[in-house]
Amino acid sequence: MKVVKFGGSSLADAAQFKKVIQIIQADPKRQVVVTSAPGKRFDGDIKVTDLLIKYANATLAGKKNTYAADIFARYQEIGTGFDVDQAVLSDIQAKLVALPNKTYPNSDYLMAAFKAHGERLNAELFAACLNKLGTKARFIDPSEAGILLSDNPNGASILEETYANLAKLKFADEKLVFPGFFGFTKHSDIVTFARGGSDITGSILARGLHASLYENFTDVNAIYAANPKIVKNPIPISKMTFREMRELSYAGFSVFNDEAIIPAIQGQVPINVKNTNSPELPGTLIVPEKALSIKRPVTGITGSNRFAALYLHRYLLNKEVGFTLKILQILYKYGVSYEHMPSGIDDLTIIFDRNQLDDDTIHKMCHDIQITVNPDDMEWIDDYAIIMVVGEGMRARIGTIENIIRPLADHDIAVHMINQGASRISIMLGTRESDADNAIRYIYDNFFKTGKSTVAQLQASVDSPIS
Ligand SMILES: Nc1ncnc2c1ncn2[C@@H]1O[C@H](COP(=O)(O)OP(=O)(O)O)[C@@H](O)[C@H]1O
Ligand SMILES: N[C@@H](CC(=O)OP(=O)(O)O)C(=O)O
Repeated sequence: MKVVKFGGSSLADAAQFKKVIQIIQADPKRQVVVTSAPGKRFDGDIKVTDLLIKYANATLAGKKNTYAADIFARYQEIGTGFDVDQAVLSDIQAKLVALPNKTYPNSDYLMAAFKAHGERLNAELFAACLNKLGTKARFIDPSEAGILLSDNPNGASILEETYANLAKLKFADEKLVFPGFFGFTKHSDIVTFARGGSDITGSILARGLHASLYENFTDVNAIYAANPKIVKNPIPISKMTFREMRELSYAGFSVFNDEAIIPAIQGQVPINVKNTNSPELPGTLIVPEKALSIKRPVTGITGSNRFAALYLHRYLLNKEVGFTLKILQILYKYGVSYEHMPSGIDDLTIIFDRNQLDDDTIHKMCHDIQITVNPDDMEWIDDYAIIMVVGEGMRARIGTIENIIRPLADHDIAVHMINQGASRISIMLGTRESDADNAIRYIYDNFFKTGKSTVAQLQASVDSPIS
């Protein structure tokens, strides 16, 4: 049995729905389907999830608005394309209109419940369309399946008992259609994963239902060695390891959510990223480490601007017992987690995910650190990007770092931080945000376009799975 997830781009309108239904009908093993909310149909279009966020914000501000009608129009266009029963569309409309009238524990839960309806209504509609075209399908509500999440309304994580609940789910001769992105707390409130979280639902189901494969359909032919929006015509990656994908998605390969890899690893379910618009292509296969022996030094290069850093300098910092502890206690007090903390003898840089910090928290946290540890120098750096160069092959190779740094030096790109060794399969660099895209291009060119290696050679340097 395969779990098949379709992203918002694959379900954006009736024409995309038709392609998805053909894909499901082409393989009887595609039994469990996960849907996202309708995504962008063209450049400049608005995803239904973003419309729902506007709808929630307008509701919270007590403003009259037409978002329910705008959102319903998206579902109506799809439903009409399949001639689904009017009752199905009326139900979708009624649920959208009713959202502001429900009670929620607080505004964060209201936001989560609004957002979740993008996937919930799309899954209901998708099941109706499948039935209309003669494929028996059933919508499964996450509460019915026992998908239990933590009490963090817009960034929830899975509770382990979900897997025991999923094991009890009965399969008949029908497709099960699950909405991605959300689940329920133990108090029966709707909560969502972080953005892009429908990938996580697919991965949880693949683990919990013991799928042989998790197919993740999107709008690109493969995962490429660099983001195609940054590097022109990057080479596709035919196979990669779970660990490589985890590191690459963490720092910018948005094609697959970085948390989504974890249930697949725990269940050892391979993932196949494929294109809804060209399903005959093999896509990218993501497999356990033991199943792949990689000879190429670098598999992918990525970067992200979502970071910020706090630089601290104090002489003899290395000798002071408890220096880092005092700082961590301050972070704890403000509920802030850090991403990385490279240090030298007198220097420490703490790198944060900028999305979790507002200006007021930064100000208070820095003030507390200033008076508690009294550094000789301290600087908050908002203009901070992280570049990650990832490859299982770099474990066994000397000189990879030189091939990363040299092209940057040749093009006068300053490197603020290098972190090598903490992970054996990646090297992390800190740069200015404005340098990040060029840094990725120069490093990519140095590894993949040297003239020494053709695309065919690079592809051939990946062994076939050995188990
Ligand atoms: N290395 C990469 N390879 C392929 N796509 C990438 C990569 N890095 C970023 N992307 C982007 O990820 C997008 C697909 O992810 P997403 O928009 O979330 O799709 P979906 O709507 O199917 O979930 C691609 O269109 C591409 O722009
Ligand atoms: N619809 C949600 C969740 C999601 O995963 O979407 P997509 O599969 O289109 O990336 C979002 O936009 O964040």
